[in-house]
Amino acid sequence: MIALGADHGGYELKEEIKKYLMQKGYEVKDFGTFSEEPVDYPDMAEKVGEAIISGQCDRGILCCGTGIGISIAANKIHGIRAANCSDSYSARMAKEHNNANVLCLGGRVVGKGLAIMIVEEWLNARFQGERHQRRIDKIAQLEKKY
Ligand SMILES: O=C(CO)[C@H](O)[C@H](O)[C@H](O)COP(=O)(O)O
Repeated sequence: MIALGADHGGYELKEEIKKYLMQKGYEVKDFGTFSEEPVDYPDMAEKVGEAIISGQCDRGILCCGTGIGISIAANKIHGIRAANCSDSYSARMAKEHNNANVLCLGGRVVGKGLAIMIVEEWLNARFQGERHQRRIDKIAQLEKKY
């Protein structure tokens, strides 16, 4: 199950991604927002992050204007590894090396076509483990330490 979330700056892109994922047969849970009425991105990041940490969803996609604010907020939740990507190479590496469980996109940065390519790349990539697992374990240690 893929959790989706956006603020007003990412709303339109989130809707496009949702449509695409549903057409492809992915199960999605949309945590909003559901209009272009301004909302605060940390609230949407929390909903999606919580859904992943609780096991309700196994990964998530978050959109705000740039993808920056919502990724910063999501990364405050222990266990969330959110990657803000504007290109498909970074999206693949975010999964293969960082095992990112949240992909962030900027609705005011990337167009629909590129965003879909980025989403596909991230969904189809596989975590490569080994040395990357050691580094992710160190990230988890940082969460405990600070
Ligand atoms: O957090 C952001 C920037 O890092 C997002 O792009 C937000 O969507 C943006 O800041 C919202 O801005 P607005 O002027 O309130 O629409």
